[in-house]
Amino acid sequence: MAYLETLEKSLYSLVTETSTNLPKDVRRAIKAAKEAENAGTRAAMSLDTITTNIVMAEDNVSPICQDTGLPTFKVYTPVGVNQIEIKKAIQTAIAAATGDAKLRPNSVDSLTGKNSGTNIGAGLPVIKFEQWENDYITVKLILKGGGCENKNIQYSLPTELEGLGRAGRDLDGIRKCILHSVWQAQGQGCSAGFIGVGIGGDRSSGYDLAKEQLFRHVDDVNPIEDLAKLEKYIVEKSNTFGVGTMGFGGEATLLGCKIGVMDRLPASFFVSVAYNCWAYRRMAIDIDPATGEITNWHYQDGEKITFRDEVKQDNSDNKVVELVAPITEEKIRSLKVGDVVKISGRMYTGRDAIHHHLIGEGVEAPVDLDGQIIYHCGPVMAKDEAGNWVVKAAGPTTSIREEPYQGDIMKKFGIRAVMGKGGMGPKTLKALNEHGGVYLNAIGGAAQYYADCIKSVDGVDLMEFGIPEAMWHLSVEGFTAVVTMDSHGNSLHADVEKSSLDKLALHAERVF
Ligand SMILES: O=C(O)C[C@H](O)C(=O)O
Ligand code: SF4
Repeated sequence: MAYLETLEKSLYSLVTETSTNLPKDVRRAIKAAKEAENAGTRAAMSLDTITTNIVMAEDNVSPICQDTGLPTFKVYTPVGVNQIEIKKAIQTAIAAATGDAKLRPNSVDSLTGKNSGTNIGAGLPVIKFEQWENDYITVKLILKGGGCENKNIQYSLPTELEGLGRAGRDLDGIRKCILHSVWQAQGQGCSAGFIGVGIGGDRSSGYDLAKEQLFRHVDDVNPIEDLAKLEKYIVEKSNTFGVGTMGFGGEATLLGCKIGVMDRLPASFFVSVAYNCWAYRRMAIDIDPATGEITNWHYQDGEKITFRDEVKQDNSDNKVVELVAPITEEKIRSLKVGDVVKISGRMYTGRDAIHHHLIGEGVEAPVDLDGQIIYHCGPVMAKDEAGNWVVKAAGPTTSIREEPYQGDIMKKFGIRAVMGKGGMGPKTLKALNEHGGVYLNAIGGAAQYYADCIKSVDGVDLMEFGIPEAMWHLSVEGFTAVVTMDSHGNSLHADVEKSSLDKLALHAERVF
Protein backbone atom coordinates (compact mmCIF):
# COMPACT_ATOMS: atom_id res chain seq x y z
CA MET A 1 0.00 0.00 0.00
CA ALA A 2 1.16 3.51 -0.71
CA TYR A 3 2.40 5.65 2.20
CA LEU A 4 -0.65 7.94 2.27
CA GLU A 5 -3.18 5.15 2.18
CA THR A 6 -1.37 3.29 4.97
CA LEU A 7 -1.12 6.48 7.00
CA GLU A 8 -4.89 7.06 6.70
CA LYS A 9 -5.53 3.49 7.78
CA SER A 10 -3.22 3.90 10.79
CA LEU A 11 -4.96 7.11 11.79
CA TYR A 12 -8.39 5.51 11.37
CA SER A 13 -7.27 2.76 13.77
CA LEU A 14 -6.10 5.38 16.25
CA VAL A 15 -9.46 7.18 16.12
CA THR A 16 -11.48 3.98 16.47
CA GLU A 17 -9.36 2.61 19.29
CA THR A 18 -9.50 5.91 21.18
CA SER A 19 -13.28 6.15 20.89
CA THR A 20 -14.10 2.55 21.75
CA ASN A 21 -11.43 1.04 24.01
CA LEU A 22 -10.48 2.74 27.25
CA PRO A 23 -6.70 2.75 27.96
CA LYS A 24 -5.27 0.39 30.56
CA ASP A 25 -4.25 3.07 33.07
CA VAL A 26 -7.76 4.56 33.03
CA ARG A 27 -9.31 1.12 33.51
CA ARG A 28 -7.13 0.52 36.56
CA ALA A 29 -8.19 3.86 38.06
CA ILE A 30 -11.86 3.00 37.55
CA LYS A 31 -11.31 -0.42 39.10
CA ALA A 32 -9.77 1.26 42.16
CA ALA A 33 -12.79 3.58 42.38
CA LYS A 34 -15.08 0.57 42.33
CA GLU A 35 -13.17 -1.02 45.14
CA ALA A 36 -13.41 2.16 47.20
CA GLU A 37 -17.22 2.34 47.01
CA ASN A 38 -19.50 0.67 49.49
CA ALA A 39 -21.67 -2.10 48.12
CA GLY A 40 -25.30 -1.29 47.43
CA THR A 41 -24.83 2.48 47.13
CA ARG A 42 -25.94 4.51 44.11
CA ALA A 43 -22.29 5.22 43.35
CA ALA A 44 -21.45 1.51 43.31
CA MET A 45 -24.43 0.83 41.05
CA SER A 46 -23.32 3.58 38.68
CA LEU A 47 -19.79 2.23 38.52
CA ASP A 48 -21.26 -1.16 37.66
CA THR A 49 -23.09 0.40 34.74
CA ILE A 50 -19.92 2.24 33.71
CA THR A 51 -17.79 -0.90 33.67
CA THR A 52 -20.49 -2.89 31.84
CA ASN A 53 -20.49 -0.08 29.31
CA ILE A 54 -16.70 -0.26 28.92
CA VAL A 55 -16.96 -3.96 28.08
CA MET A 56 -19.81 -3.37 25.61
CA ALA A 57 -17.95 -0.56 23.82
CA GLU A 58 -14.91 -2.76 23.34
CA ASP A 59 -16.98 -5.71 22.11
CA ASN A 60 -19.18 -3.63 19.79
CA VAL A 61 -16.24 -1.50 18.64
CA SER A 62 -18.61 1.41 19.27
CA PRO A 63 -18.19 4.72 21.11
CA ILE A 64 -17.77 4.44 24.89
CA CYS A 65 -19.70 7.70 25.17
CA GLN A 66 -21.95 9.18 22.48
CA ASP A 67 -20.13 12.49 22.85
CA THR A 68 -16.92 11.64 21.06
CA GLY A 69 -15.65 15.10 21.80
CA LEU A 70 -13.61 17.58 19.88
CA PRO A 71 -10.88 15.49 18.30
CA THR A 72 -7.55 17.04 19.24
CA PHE A 73 -4.34 15.71 17.71
CA LYS A 74 -0.80 16.42 18.75
CA VAL A 75 1.65 15.29 16.10
CA TYR A 76 5.44 15.04 16.45
CA THR A 77 7.37 14.67 13.21
CA PRO A 78 11.02 14.24 12.25
CA VAL A 79 12.46 17.15 10.26
CA GLY A 80 11.50 16.84 6.60
CA VAL A 81 8.21 14.96 7.03
CA ASN A 82 5.33 16.56 5.09
CA GLN A 83 2.91 17.91 7.70
CA ILE A 84 0.35 19.01 5.12
CA GLU A 85 -0.06 15.38 4.02
CA ILE A 86 -0.52 14.28 7.61
CA LYS A 87 -3.18 16.93 8.16
CA LYS A 88 -5.10 15.74 5.10
CA ALA A 89 -4.78 12.11 6.19
CA ILE A 90 -6.15 13.01 9.63
CA GLN A 91 -9.14 14.74 8.05
CA THR A 92 -9.82 11.75 5.81
CA ALA A 93 -9.57 9.34 8.74
CA ILE A 94 -11.87 11.50 10.89
CA ALA A 95 -14.52 11.77 8.18
CA ALA A 96 -14.36 8.00 7.55
CA ALA A 97 -14.63 7.16 11.26
CA THR A 98 -17.61 9.51 11.51
CA GLY A 99 -19.26 7.80 8.53
CA ASP A 100 -18.77 4.45 10.30
CA ALA A 101 -20.37 5.78 13.54
CA LYS A 102 -17.11 5.52 15.51
CA LEU A 103 -17.47 9.26 16.08
CA ARG A 104 -20.58 11.39 16.45
CA PRO A 105 -20.80 14.30 14.01
CA ASN A 106 -19.78 17.02 16.45
CA SER A 107 -18.66 19.91 14.26
CA VAL A 108 -21.28 22.64 14.49
CA ASP A 109 -21.08 26.01 12.73
CA SER A 110 -20.97 28.49 15.60
CA LEU A 111 -23.00 31.11 13.73
CA THR A 112 -25.60 29.09 11.84
CA GLY A 113 -25.80 26.03 14.10
CA LYS A 114 -25.41 23.76 11.10
CA ASN A 115 -23.70 20.43 11.73
CA SER A 116 -21.19 19.56 8.99
CA GLY A 117 -21.95 15.87 9.51
CA THR A 118 -18.31 14.86 9.09
CA ASN A 119 -16.48 16.32 12.09
CA ILE A 120 -14.63 18.54 9.62
CA GLY A 121 -15.31 22.23 10.00
CA ALA A 122 -13.69 25.60 10.55
CA GLY A 123 -10.73 24.87 12.83
CA LEU A 124 -11.77 21.23 13.41
CA PRO A 125 -10.36 18.74 14.05
CA VAL A 126 -7.72 20.51 16.11
CA ILE A 127 -4.25 19.46 14.94
CA LYS A 128 -1.01 20.72 16.50
CA PHE A 129 2.39 19.92 15.05
CA GLU A 130 5.81 19.90 16.60
CA GLN A 131 9.13 18.82 15.11
CA TRP A 132 11.54 16.59 16.96
CA GLU A 133 14.88 14.84 16.54
CA ASN A 134 13.43 11.29 16.64
CA ASP A 135 13.19 9.33 13.40
CA TYR A 136 9.53 8.36 13.79
CA ILE A 137 6.18 10.15 13.92
CA THR A 138 4.08 10.16 17.09
CA VAL A 139 0.39 11.01 16.91
CA LYS A 140 -1.50 11.62 20.13
CA LEU A 141 -5.29 11.95 20.14
CA ILE A 142 -7.69 13.02 22.85
CA LEU A 143 -11.47 12.86 22.51
CA LYS A 144 -12.76 15.09 25.27
CA GLY A 145 -16.50 15.61 25.43
CA GLY A 146 -18.41 18.84 25.80
CA GLY A 147 -19.87 18.19 29.24
CA CYS A 148 -16.54 17.89 30.97
CA GLU A 149 -15.10 20.65 28.79
CA ASN A 150 -17.77 22.95 30.23
CA LYS A 151 -16.39 22.22 33.70
CA ASN A 152 -12.90 23.48 32.84
CA ILE A 153 -12.05 26.53 34.87
CA GLN A 154 -9.35 29.17 34.89
CA TYR A 155 -8.35 31.16 37.95
CA SER A 156 -6.51 34.46 37.96
CA LEU A 157 -4.58 34.82 41.21
CA PRO A 158 -5.05 36.41 43.66
CA THR A 159 -8.72 35.53 43.97
CA GLU A 160 -11.49 34.77 46.46
CA LEU A 161 -12.86 31.23 46.38
CA GLU A 162 -16.15 29.96 47.74
CA GLY A 163 -15.45 27.82 50.79
CA LEU A 164 -11.70 28.48 50.81
CA GLY A 165 -11.32 32.24 51.01
CA ARG A 166 -8.36 34.07 49.57
CA ALA A 167 -6.00 32.27 47.19
CA GLY A 168 -2.68 34.09 46.84
CA ARG A 169 0.09 33.94 44.25
CA ASP A 170 1.91 30.96 45.71
CA LEU A 171 1.78 27.17 45.91
CA ASP A 172 -0.90 27.29 48.57
CA GLY A 173 -3.06 29.57 46.42
CA ILE A 174 -2.64 27.08 43.58
CA ARG A 175 -3.67 24.27 45.95
CA LYS A 176 -6.88 26.10 46.80
CA CYS A 177 -7.76 26.75 43.15
CA ILE A 178 -7.33 23.10 42.23
CA LEU A 179 -9.44 21.86 45.14
CA HIS A 180 -12.09 24.40 44.19
CA SER A 181 -12.02 23.26 40.56
CA VAL A 182 -12.91 19.72 41.56
CA TRP A 183 -15.70 20.89 43.85
CA GLN A 184 -17.29 23.20 41.28
CA ALA A 185 -17.45 20.40 38.71
CA GLN A 186 -19.71 18.37 41.04
CA GLY A 187 -21.04 15.39 39.04
CA GLN A 188 -21.68 17.38 35.89
CA GLY A 189 -18.53 16.39 34.05
CA CYS A 190 -19.38 12.71 34.65
CA SER A 191 -17.33 12.19 37.77
CA ALA A 192 -15.28 10.41 38.93
CA GLY A 193 -12.94 12.43 36.73
CA PHE A 194 -9.34 13.31 35.99
CA ILE A 195 -7.83 16.79 35.91
CA GLY A 196 -4.96 18.33 34.03
CA VAL A 197 -3.68 21.56 35.53
CA GLY A 198 -1.53 24.27 33.95
CA ILE A 199 0.19 26.76 36.22
CA GLY A 200 1.33 29.97 34.54
CA GLY A 201 1.33 31.05 30.90
CA ASP A 202 -1.36 33.33 29.53
CA ARG A 203 -5.02 32.37 29.26
CA SER A 204 -4.59 30.24 26.12
CA SER A 205 -1.18 28.66 26.78
CA GLY A 206 -2.31 27.92 30.35
CA TYR A 207 -5.23 25.85 29.09
CA ASP A 208 -2.98 24.19 26.49
CA LEU A 209 -0.60 23.18 29.24
CA ALA A 210 -3.49 21.84 31.32
CA LYS A 211 -4.74 19.72 28.42
CA GLU A 212 -1.23 18.52 27.68
CA GLN A 213 -1.18 17.03 31.21
CA LEU A 214 -4.11 14.79 30.24
CA PHE A 215 -1.71 12.85 27.99
CA ARG A 216 0.37 11.83 31.01
CA HIS A 217 -0.05 8.34 32.43
CA VAL A 218 -2.46 8.13 35.37
CA ASP A 219 0.16 6.36 37.47
CA ASP A 220 3.26 8.44 36.62
CA VAL A 221 4.98 10.62 39.23
CA ASN A 222 5.63 14.31 38.63
CA PRO A 223 9.41 14.93 38.44
CA ILE A 224 8.98 18.24 40.32
CA GLU A 225 8.78 17.25 43.98
CA ASP A 226 6.38 20.00 45.09
CA LEU A 227 4.02 19.17 42.27
CA ALA A 228 4.23 15.43 42.95
CA LYS A 229 3.16 16.18 46.52
CA LEU A 230 0.40 18.49 45.37
CA GLU A 231 -0.97 15.95 42.86
CA LYS A 232 -1.21 13.31 45.57
CA TYR A 233 -2.74 15.74 48.04
CA ILE A 234 -5.42 16.90 45.57
CA VAL A 235 -6.60 13.37 44.77
CA GLU A 236 -6.67 12.40 48.44
CA LYS A 237 -8.59 15.46 49.61
CA SER A 238 -10.97 15.57 46.64
CA ASN A 239 -12.07 12.08 47.53
CA THR A 240 -13.27 13.30 50.93
CA PHE A 241 -15.76 15.75 49.33
CA GLY A 242 -18.46 13.12 48.92
CA VAL A 243 -19.40 14.19 45.38
CA GLY A 244 -18.90 10.67 44.09
CA THR A 245 -19.72 9.05 40.77
CA MET A 246 -22.25 11.16 38.81
CA GLY A 247 -22.52 13.44 41.85
CA PHE A 248 -24.58 10.77 43.64
CA GLY A 249 -22.35 10.98 46.72
CA GLY A 250 -19.61 8.45 47.47
CA GLU A 251 -15.93 7.87 47.98
CA ALA A 252 -14.52 8.33 44.46
CA THR A 253 -14.67 11.87 43.10
CA LEU A 254 -11.28 12.33 41.45
CA LEU A 255 -9.20 9.56 39.89
CA GLY A 256 -6.15 11.50 38.82
CA CYS A 257 -4.50 14.93 38.97
CA LYS A 258 -1.58 15.97 36.76
CA ILE A 259 0.01 19.37 37.11
CA GLY A 260 2.36 21.17 34.72
CA VAL A 261 4.09 24.48 35.16
CA MET A 262 5.42 27.17 32.84
CA ASP A 263 6.61 30.72 33.31
CA ARG A 264 4.14 33.57 33.52
CA LEU A 265 4.00 37.29 32.93
CA PRO A 266 4.85 39.48 35.92
CA ALA A 267 1.29 40.83 35.93
CA SER A 268 -0.60 37.53 35.40
CA PHE A 269 -0.89 34.37 37.45
CA PHE A 270 -3.25 31.82 35.93
CA VAL A 271 -4.17 28.39 37.16
CA SER A 272 -6.01 26.56 34.38
CA VAL A 273 -7.83 23.30 34.98
CA ALA A 274 -9.01 20.89 32.28
CA TYR A 275 -11.58 18.49 33.71
CA ASN A 276 -11.96 15.12 32.01
CA CYS A 277 -14.82 12.71 32.64
CA TRP A 278 -14.30 9.05 33.56
CA ALA A 279 -14.57 8.35 29.80
CA TYR A 280 -10.99 9.49 29.53
CA ARG A 281 -10.31 8.70 25.90
CA ARG A 282 -6.80 9.39 24.78
CA MET A 283 -4.35 7.23 22.94
CA ALA A 284 -1.16 7.63 20.91
CA ILE A 285 0.73 5.75 18.23
CA ASP A 286 4.18 5.82 16.67
CA ILE A 287 4.28 5.73 12.88
CA ASP A 288 7.05 4.77 10.49
CA PRO A 289 7.50 7.85 8.23
CA ALA A 290 8.60 5.66 5.32
CA THR A 291 5.56 3.34 5.25
CA GLY A 292 2.83 5.05 7.32
CA GLU A 293 2.59 1.83 9.36
CA ILE A 294 1.92 1.84 13.14
CA THR A 295 5.05 0.66 14.96
CA ASN A 296 3.93 1.15 18.55
CA TRP A 297 0.80 1.82 20.62
CA HIS A 298 1.23 3.93 23.77
CA TYR A 299 -0.40 3.36 27.18
CA GLN A 300 0.20 -0.40 27.01
CA ASP A 301 2.03 -0.81 30.36
CA GLY A 302 0.64 -2.92 33.16
CA GLU A 303 -2.40 -5.04 33.62
CA LYS A 304 -5.51 -4.68 31.46
CA ILE A 305 -8.63 -4.85 33.58
CA THR A 306 -11.30 -6.29 31.29
CA PHE A 307 -14.22 -5.87 33.75
CA ARG A 308 -15.60 -9.10 32.32
CA ASP A 309 -15.74 -11.08 35.56
CA GLU A 310 -17.09 -8.34 37.85
CA VAL A 311 -19.65 -9.35 40.44
CA LYS A 312 -22.76 -7.25 39.85
CA GLN A 313 -24.05 -5.04 42.65
CA ASP A 314 -26.96 -6.23 44.68
CA ASN A 315 -29.60 -3.66 43.90
CA SER A 316 -32.10 -4.83 46.50
CA ASP A 317 -31.74 -1.83 48.87
CA ASN A 318 -33.24 0.51 46.30
CA LYS A 319 -36.91 0.74 45.51
CA VAL A 320 -37.35 0.00 41.80
CA VAL A 321 -40.35 1.56 40.07
CA GLU A 322 -41.52 0.61 36.59
CA LEU A 323 -42.39 3.63 34.43
CA VAL A 324 -44.32 3.55 31.20
CA ALA A 325 -45.36 6.76 29.41
CA PRO A 326 -47.87 8.36 29.36
CA ILE A 327 -47.38 8.82 33.10
CA THR A 328 -50.06 10.25 35.39
CA GLU A 329 -49.42 13.11 37.79
CA GLU A 330 -50.34 10.83 40.68
CA LYS A 331 -47.71 8.28 39.71
CA ILE A 332 -45.05 10.98 39.33
CA ARG A 333 -45.88 12.47 42.71
CA SER A 334 -45.40 9.04 44.31
CA LEU A 335 -41.73 9.05 43.27
CA LYS A 336 -39.06 10.18 45.74
CA VAL A 337 -35.41 11.08 45.46
CA GLY A 338 -33.39 7.87 45.57
CA ASP A 339 -35.96 5.69 43.81
CA VAL A 340 -34.61 3.72 40.89
CA VAL A 341 -36.84 3.71 37.82
CA LYS A 342 -36.94 1.23 34.98
CA ILE A 343 -38.53 2.74 31.92
CA SER A 344 -40.24 0.78 29.19
CA GLY A 345 -42.08 2.07 26.13
CA ARG A 346 -41.75 5.47 24.54
CA MET A 347 -39.36 8.33 25.24
CA TYR A 348 -38.33 11.32 23.13
CA THR A 349 -34.91 12.87 22.92
CA GLY A 350 -34.62 16.63 23.23
CA ARG A 351 -31.59 18.73 23.98
CA ASP A 352 -30.44 22.30 23.42
CA ALA A 353 -31.91 23.05 19.99
CA ILE A 354 -35.24 21.36 20.76
CA HIS A 355 -35.67 23.25 24.05
CA HIS A 356 -34.77 26.51 22.40
CA HIS A 357 -37.27 25.75 19.64
CA LEU A 358 -40.14 24.59 21.87
CA ILE A 359 -40.02 27.64 24.12
CA GLY A 360 -40.81 29.84 21.10
CA GLU A 361 -44.17 31.63 21.16
CA GLY A 362 -46.95 29.66 19.56
CA VAL A 363 -44.61 26.76 18.72
CA GLU A 364 -46.30 23.37 18.85
CA ALA A 365 -44.44 20.15 19.65
CA PRO A 366 -44.17 17.77 16.70
CA VAL A 367 -45.77 15.03 18.85
CA ASP A 368 -48.16 14.98 21.81
CA LEU A 369 -45.86 15.23 24.84
CA ASP A 370 -48.59 14.97 27.48
CA GLY A 371 -47.38 12.56 30.21
CA GLN A 372 -44.21 11.81 28.26
CA ILE A 373 -40.53 11.47 29.11
CA ILE A 374 -37.94 13.75 27.52
CA TYR A 375 -34.42 12.38 27.37
CA HIS A 376 -31.57 14.91 27.20
CA CYS A 377 -29.51 12.95 24.73
CA GLY A 378 -27.69 13.47 21.44
CA PRO A 379 -27.18 9.96 20.12
CA VAL A 380 -24.80 8.49 17.57
CA MET A 381 -27.04 7.13 14.81
CA ALA A 382 -26.48 4.98 11.74
CA LYS A 383 -28.66 3.41 9.07
CA ASP A 384 -28.89 -0.36 8.68
CA GLU A 385 -28.94 -2.13 5.33
CA ALA A 386 -32.70 -1.67 5.01
CA GLY A 387 -32.25 2.08 5.51
CA ASN A 388 -33.69 2.14 9.05
CA TRP A 389 -32.14 4.23 11.80
CA VAL A 390 -30.30 2.37 14.54
CA VAL A 391 -28.88 3.82 17.74
CA LYS A 392 -25.15 3.31 18.09
CA ALA A 393 -24.56 5.19 21.34
CA ALA A 394 -27.03 7.07 23.52
CA GLY A 395 -26.03 8.24 27.00
CA PRO A 396 -27.42 11.36 28.66
CA THR A 397 -26.14 14.89 28.20
CA THR A 398 -25.68 17.57 30.90
CA SER A 399 -29.13 18.84 31.78
CA ILE A 400 -28.28 22.14 33.43
CA ARG A 401 -28.04 23.81 30.01
CA GLU A 402 -31.83 23.50 29.74
CA GLU A 403 -32.41 25.15 33.10
CA PRO A 404 -33.75 28.42 31.63
CA TYR A 405 -36.48 26.60 29.67
CA GLN A 406 -37.16 23.24 31.27
CA GLY A 407 -39.85 24.10 33.82
CA ASP A 408 -41.87 26.19 31.36
CA ILE A 409 -41.63 23.52 28.68
CA MET A 410 -42.80 20.80 31.06
CA LYS A 411 -45.83 22.88 31.97
CA LYS A 412 -46.57 24.00 28.41
CA PHE A 413 -46.63 20.44 27.01
CA GLY A 414 -47.56 18.36 30.07
CA ILE A 415 -44.23 16.49 30.19
CA ARG A 416 -43.93 14.42 33.39
CA ALA A 417 -40.30 13.38 33.48
CA VAL A 418 -37.06 14.74 32.13
CA MET A 419 -33.96 12.62 32.12
CA GLY A 420 -30.35 13.61 31.69
CA LYS A 421 -27.36 13.88 33.97
CA GLY A 422 -25.83 16.26 36.46
CA GLY A 423 -29.14 17.57 37.77
CA MET A 424 -30.96 20.85 37.32
CA GLY A 425 -31.39 24.01 39.34
CA PRO A 426 -33.97 25.76 41.53
CA LYS A 427 -36.18 26.92 38.66
CA THR A 428 -36.77 23.37 37.45
CA LEU A 429 -37.14 22.06 41.01
CA LYS A 430 -39.92 24.58 41.61
CA ALA A 431 -41.66 23.61 38.38
CA LEU A 432 -41.45 19.90 39.28
CA ASN A 433 -43.29 20.74 42.48
CA GLU A 434 -45.95 22.97 40.92
CA HIS A 435 -46.63 20.84 37.86
CA GLY A 436 -45.92 17.33 39.15
CA GLY A 437 -42.72 16.17 37.53
CA VAL A 438 -39.45 14.40 38.25
CA TYR A 439 -35.86 14.66 37.13
CA LEU A 440 -34.20 11.36 36.37
CA ASN A 441 -30.43 11.00 36.39
CA ALA A 442 -29.07 8.46 33.95
CA ILE A 443 -25.44 7.37 34.09
CA GLY A 444 -23.35 9.77 32.03
CA GLY A 445 -21.15 8.18 29.43
CA ALA A 446 -22.91 4.81 29.55
CA ALA A 447 -23.76 5.14 25.88
CA GLN A 448 -23.53 1.46 24.91
CA TYR A 449 -25.44 0.31 27.95
CA TYR A 450 -28.32 2.64 27.12
CA ALA A 451 -28.20 2.03 23.37
CA ASP A 452 -28.82 -1.61 24.22
CA CYS A 453 -32.02 -0.64 26.12
CA ILE A 454 -33.34 1.09 23.00
CA LYS A 455 -35.27 -1.52 21.07
CA SER A 456 -36.37 0.57 18.11
CA VAL A 457 -36.31 4.01 16.57
CA ASP A 458 -39.91 4.79 15.69
CA GLY A 459 -39.48 8.19 14.14
CA VAL A 460 -37.58 11.44 14.12
CA ASP A 461 -38.60 15.10 14.01
CA LEU A 462 -36.69 18.34 13.59
CA MET A 463 -33.88 16.63 11.74
CA GLU A 464 -32.86 20.08 10.47
CA PHE A 465 -31.11 20.56 13.83
CA GLY A 466 -28.67 17.74 12.97
CA ILE A 467 -28.42 14.17 14.31
CA PRO A 468 -27.45 14.94 17.91
CA GLU A 469 -30.10 17.68 18.27
CA ALA A 470 -33.08 16.09 16.48
CA MET A 471 -36.09 14.68 18.36
CA TRP A 472 -35.79 10.90 18.14
CA HIS A 473 -38.78 8.73 19.06
CA LEU A 474 -37.37 5.78 20.94
CA SER A 475 -38.91 2.59 22.18
CA VAL A 476 -37.01 1.33 25.24
CA GLU A 477 -36.97 -1.58 27.65
CA GLY A 478 -35.51 -1.68 31.16
CA PHE A 479 -33.93 1.78 30.80
CA THR A 480 -32.63 2.47 34.32
CA ALA A 481 -32.14 5.84 35.99
CA VAL A 482 -32.31 7.35 39.47
CA VAL A 483 -34.80 9.96 40.69
CA THR A 484 -32.56 12.78 41.89
CA MET A 485 -35.15 15.60 41.96
CA ASP A 486 -38.75 14.97 42.89
CA SER A 487 -42.07 16.84 43.06
CA HIS A 488 -41.70 17.35 46.83
CA GLY A 489 -38.91 19.91 46.62
CA ASN A 490 -36.04 17.45 47.14
CA SER A 491 -32.86 17.58 45.07
CA LEU A 492 -29.98 15.22 45.65
CA HIS A 493 -27.82 17.63 43.61
CA ALA A 494 -28.53 20.58 45.89
CA ASP A 495 -27.84 18.39 48.95
CA VAL A 496 -24.53 17.05 47.60
CA GLU A 497 -23.39 20.51 46.52
CA LYS A 498 -24.02 21.87 50.01
CA SER A 499 -22.46 19.00 51.94
CA SER A 500 -19.42 18.94 49.67
CA LEU A 501 -18.95 22.69 50.14
CA ASP A 502 -18.73 22.06 53.89
CA LYS A 503 -16.04 19.44 53.22
CA LEU A 504 -14.16 21.77 50.90
CA ALA A 505 -14.18 24.51 53.53
CA LEU A 506 -12.21 22.24 55.89
CA HIS A 507 -9.16 22.97 53.71
CA ALA A 508 -9.06 26.74 54.02
CA GLU A 509 -5.95 26.71 56.28
CA ARG A 510 -2.49 26.99 54.70
CA VAL A 511 -0.93 23.61 53.85
CA PHE A 512 2.00 24.39 51.52
O1 LIG B 1 -23.00 16.08 24.10
C1 LIG B 1 -23.25 15.07 24.78
O2 LIG B 1 -23.86 14.09 24.33
C2 LIG B 1 -22.86 14.98 26.21
C3 LIG B 1 -21.89 15.97 26.73
O3 LIG B 1 -20.60 15.49 26.64
C4 LIG B 1 -22.15 16.20 28.16
O4 LIG B 1 -21.40 15.72 29.01
O5 LIG B 1 -23.10 16.91 28.45
S1 SF4 C 1 -21.44 12.62 28.59
FE1 SF4 C 1 -20.04 12.44 30.28
S2 SF4 C 1 -18.69 10.77 29.70
FE2 SF4 C 1 -19.63 11.58 27.85
S3 SF4 C 1 -18.25 13.14 27.10
FE3 SF4 C 1 -19.84 14.15 28.32
S4 SF4 C 1 -18.80 14.33 30.27
FE4 SF4 C 1 -17.72 12.72 29.17
